[in-house]
Amino acid sequence: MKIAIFGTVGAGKSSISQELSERLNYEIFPEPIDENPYFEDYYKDIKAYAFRMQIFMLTARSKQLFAAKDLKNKIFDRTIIEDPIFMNVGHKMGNVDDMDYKTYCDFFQYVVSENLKYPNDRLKFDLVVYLKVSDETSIRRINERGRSAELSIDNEYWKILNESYEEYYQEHKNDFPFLVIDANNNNLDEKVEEVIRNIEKIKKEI
Ligand SMILES: Nc1ncnc2c1ncn2[C@@H]1O[C@H](COP(=O)(O)OP(=O)(O)OP(=O)(O)O)[C@@H](O)[C@H]1O
Repeated sequence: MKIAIFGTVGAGKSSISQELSERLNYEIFPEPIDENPYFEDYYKDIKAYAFRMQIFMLTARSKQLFAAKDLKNKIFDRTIIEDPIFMNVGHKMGNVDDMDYKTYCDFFQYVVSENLKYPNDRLKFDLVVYLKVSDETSIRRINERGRSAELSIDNEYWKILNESYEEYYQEHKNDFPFLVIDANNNNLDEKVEEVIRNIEKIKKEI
């Protein structure tokens, strides 16, 4: 079973991924944040670092998909399908110009996606759990967690990111097996149980 956890920053992906991994004994592939050399600089100057950050992210997530390819059961704490959402925010906010945005989108579509589809589709998930939160929840959790780089940026960024996540979902809801969860509540058990119920249902259908 290949599970993707999908959602904006502060949606609670890490906690739910961790808990699911423990309860189901599935291997977890976390967000590659600790080893990200662009993380701090990106938040200081998005215009200068957007492209480099995206190339790093696409590479890190492709590596994860490659490392996971022979594992039967796995959980991805965010996946490569979400990275273009960040580039889209950069473009919307004027941090990425039209030409760079087009180059990135073409690269993603014709190089990244195409190569991940063959010989067997690494972009195929059994379940994509969309942890949907309000702007208020996302921003509150980012503030509570207090990662200094993230605190340096205007709240407008988090609002546009959340809006872009929802736009992505509306556009692609028939392309992936989405399960949408209201992740505003802090009851982890409730959310995890809802995901597990769905996993059990899918297992029966396979
Ligand atoms: N493609 C990307 N472009 C720019 N920034 C990215 C990208 N992918 C991840 N990030 C950044 O990496 C950081 C880690 O992501 P995030 O905080 O969502 O992970 P998390 O802590 O696991 O999430 P959650 O709060 O849902 O558990 C965030 O600051 C996020 O904005």
